[in-house]
Amino acid sequence: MIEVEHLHCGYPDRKVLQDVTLTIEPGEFVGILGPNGSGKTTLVLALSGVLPIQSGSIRWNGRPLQTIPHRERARLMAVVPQDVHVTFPFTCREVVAMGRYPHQKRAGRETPQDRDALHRAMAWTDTEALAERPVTLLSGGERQRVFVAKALAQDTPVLLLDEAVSAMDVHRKLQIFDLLTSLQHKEKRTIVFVLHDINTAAVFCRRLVFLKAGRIVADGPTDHVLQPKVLEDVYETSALVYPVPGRDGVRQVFFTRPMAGLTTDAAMLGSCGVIPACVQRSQIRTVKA
Ligand SMILES: Nc1ncnc2c1ncn2[C@@H]1O[C@H](COP(=O)(O)OP(=O)(O)OP(=O)(O)O)[C@@H](O)[C@H]1O
Repeated sequence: MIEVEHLHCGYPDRKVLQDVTLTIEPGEFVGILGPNGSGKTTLVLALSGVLPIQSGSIRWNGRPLQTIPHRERARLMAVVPQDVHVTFPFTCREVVAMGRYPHQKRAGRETPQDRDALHRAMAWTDTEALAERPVTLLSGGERQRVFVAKALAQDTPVLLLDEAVSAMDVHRKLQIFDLLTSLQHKEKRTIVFVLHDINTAAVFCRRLVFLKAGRIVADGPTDHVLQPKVLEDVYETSALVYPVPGRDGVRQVFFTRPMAGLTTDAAMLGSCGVIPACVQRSQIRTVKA
């Protein structure tokens, strides 16, 4: 369990997170969302112990995070960062193998267990064909797959992913989310995923946490939190939320901009011919023109 209490955290010249309190239970799949600069990456850095806490606390299974040695932390949680800069042309296999370092007595000395974890992670992410290629020469989406594989090779109960699939095409993105969902269900892994793609979060994350200006402004089960009022407060943009037929409890979101002379989002979207057939007239909210 991860318990964050009254956390204040940021950078020497900038306070970012303010009074953040949240508890993440084992086996949860949580989406962290919010506008640019709202503090999502800062929260990931704080949860992983990279960024010092200014005040408040973060506990992992009851232990203050700062008291857990680095190697032990790396066996508890794997992080896929937002920006992955690699300048040395390691092969993809070597990059994925780095995920095993926290488990090795001497870094780089592989055991059969390491090799199993590595092969499994590369098979799960469909990165075997990339194994001998230099990571510096991959496309953005391919590189992200390799770094997801590295995190999976780390074989941790908790995965923190920060915009980890942002460069992937829709097929690859859904493969990774299906994989994470399966790990959540079968192995009770905890997944904390920072993303901007609300509609993907709406399908896969059972809980959503919205940050705005460093504070949590909404936190709860996806079907409770995914409301036009919440989205409009967070993103300052009109929002339509509609249920997906045949997918119990799953909703999708349209963000819209009112146009001159039109009084409803329905009129605007209708005029563009983009209202999906599944949106019922009664579900469309009137907004100010
Ligand atoms: N190293 C740093 N030093 C000073 N300020 C920083 C640093 N890194 C980030 N910030 C600032 O902290 C705030 C929060 O940044 P953060 O990266 O957590 O936002 P975010 O919600 O992840 O944004 P995005 O959606 O754009 O990735 C921003 O105002 C950002 O400019």
